[in-house]
Amino acid sequence: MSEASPNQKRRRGRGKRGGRKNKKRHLNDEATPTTSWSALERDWFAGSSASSDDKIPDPLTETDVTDNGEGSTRSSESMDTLEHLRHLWVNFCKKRQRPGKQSQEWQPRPIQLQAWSILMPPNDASSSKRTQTCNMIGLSPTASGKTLAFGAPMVIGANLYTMKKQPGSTTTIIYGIVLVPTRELALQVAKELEAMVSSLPQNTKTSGSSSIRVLACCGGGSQSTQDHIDILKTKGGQHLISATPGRLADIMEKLGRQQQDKEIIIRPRYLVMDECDRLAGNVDLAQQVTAILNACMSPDASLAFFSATYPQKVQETWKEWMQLSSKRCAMIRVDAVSMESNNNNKHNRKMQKMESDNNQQSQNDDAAKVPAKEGAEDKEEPADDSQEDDGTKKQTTKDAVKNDFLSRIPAYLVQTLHVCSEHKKPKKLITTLDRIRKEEQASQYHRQKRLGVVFFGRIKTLQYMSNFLKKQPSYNKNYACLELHSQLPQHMRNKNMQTFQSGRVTLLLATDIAARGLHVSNIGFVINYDFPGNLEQYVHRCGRAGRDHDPDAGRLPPTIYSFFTRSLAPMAPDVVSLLEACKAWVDPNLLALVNDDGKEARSKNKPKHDQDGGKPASREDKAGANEVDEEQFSDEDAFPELSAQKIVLKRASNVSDASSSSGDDSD
Ligand SMILES: Nc1ncnc2c1ncn2[C@@H]1O[C@H](COP(=O)(O)OP(=O)(O)OP(=O)(O)O)[C@@H](O)[C@H]1O
Repeated sequence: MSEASPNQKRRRGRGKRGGRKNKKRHLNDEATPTTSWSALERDWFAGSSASSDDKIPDPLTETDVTDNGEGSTRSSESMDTLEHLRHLWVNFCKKRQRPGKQSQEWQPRPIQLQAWSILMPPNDASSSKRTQTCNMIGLSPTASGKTLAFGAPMVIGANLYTMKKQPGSTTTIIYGIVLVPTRELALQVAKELEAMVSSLPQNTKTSGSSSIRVLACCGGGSQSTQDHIDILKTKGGQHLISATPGRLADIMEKLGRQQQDKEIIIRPRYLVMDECDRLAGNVDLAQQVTAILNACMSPDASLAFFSATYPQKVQETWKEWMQLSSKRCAMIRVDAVSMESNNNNKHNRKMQKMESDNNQQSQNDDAAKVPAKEGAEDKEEPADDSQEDDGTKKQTTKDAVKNDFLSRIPAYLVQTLHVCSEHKKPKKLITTLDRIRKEEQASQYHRQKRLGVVFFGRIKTLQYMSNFLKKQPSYNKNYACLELHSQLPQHMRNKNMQTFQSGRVTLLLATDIAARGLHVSNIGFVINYDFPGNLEQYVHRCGRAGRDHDPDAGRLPPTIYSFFTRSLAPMAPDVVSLLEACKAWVDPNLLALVNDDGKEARSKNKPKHDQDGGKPASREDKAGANEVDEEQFSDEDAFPELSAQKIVLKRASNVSDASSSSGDDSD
């Protein structure tokens, strides 16, 4: 364990003063031979909880933890709770175990140990007060198991609560709520919660898990708000809800108007916000979350915020939300990237200018996409980070980077970023895809094509490139793709996701709707066709690849390909810092952009004519013509069909350039 931070020391000291005993219950190793319970025994509940008379600290009090999961913040345990967790863990592991894999590989992850120690319901089975004493903020890398971290306490809490309930009661109680920014994620989290519910012990005093129900509540599908209310009413029991904020706010509003006989009680013990920086960073979503919290916050409820990133800009909103609860809050941070920043004034000036430009642009975009009040249920995050309502597009000043939390990008991901001119991106996409497929063919471990996601900033560009790929002679063989963005009807979004997950089509062209939370196990590569507007989004996009990567399987490493254009030069220093922090290869042309706005790059490479012939079609093209061409592939020799696309390529450039004010994803 690394040396304890001052906050940690303070917290430990406080716990001792609180006078709680630091008891440990030993788990039955024999019953669980294949899981690392020793780690649980060592770390779990090893800390001290705050005494009830402790002053409520600043909600953002920090506890740093290292990879071994130490630094727990509370001591409390119960045979019931542990027993439940043991069952859930073993059964859940069994379900998720891939053939040929040893169950020993499933060890509780640091964020799970921490979340369980903080959020698990207290232990005394006879206690009528089954409330946990702490809120938490859990920051941990992508694919680090955050869903199980917040899901297990919620599911176990609901089961323990069920055991105490009067038999025969038909009232529906909403026991836990998970809010997420997209519909796809709401459906996925609901599935995970269902898997956890079905992993609970079945031989408890009551009917075990049978009366805990999980419901995904989001718009766009065949179920209306009233349908969701009817499902809740007719089923009864404890409900765990995974929802987009818009739909849940609508349900609550409607219930408030309809309900006379209290058939449905919304008094959640757990209010979890997954991808919480996204929920807080978008004005519409944040308003809906605030409304939900105000409506159903109770002294019993625990708040839990989770994400892989935590930008400064959302801190105030998080604080406000946390302050709705009287409980203290622990912030758990696992594996942050530390980025050295070497400020220079010129860079800062450029950043300030860029931000003010972006704010202006963002306000313009907002004006075009203010959603109608009606149908608010369907609102989700905007697909393009650059369209955020808070004017945070490309908000990457050095100071922000220094204070933001970015979780480590998993080391097994190879990051390949090339500086590239805008008008060459279509061609570069083709060459990159061809290269990926060639590498797969050459590898003995890839009998099937790997799945890949190509991210776009704008729906128009996405659609344009989808058509562009369709026009390629070898479309079916090499470039067959699906689309995922907010202008597609939900049934198409679901269908495309299913087809992609099944591997029938291996390429998904997506906006940032697919950037967060989605777990598709065999995504082998991500291509940032449009580099995201900020590093948080980059971290989340990267996290879609290689989520169940097995380093010993001999397969190609999951790889992130990013096309970085000259117009993003003000972001370059931060991107270099991030790549260096990840020990990734840094394109010399990117360094040149950092060092002297690309002058160095220009001098090294004699100015050349636009390779597509003729004059550059736009200002961007002009810059690109002078810029080092990153392409190490000899595109036109290798892919003669591209020569025929010259005019199309220029139009593609125009689409990317001109689309900033139209065709935005207003979901
Ligand atoms: N302790 C564990 N050991 C191994 N795999 C785990 C463990 N816990 C969860 N997993 C698996 O890891 C995968 C990723 O988990 P999950 O989707 O919860 O990640 P996440 O941290 O929420 O990622 P993101 O930030 O991208 O949303 C899932 O398939 C999950 O079943």
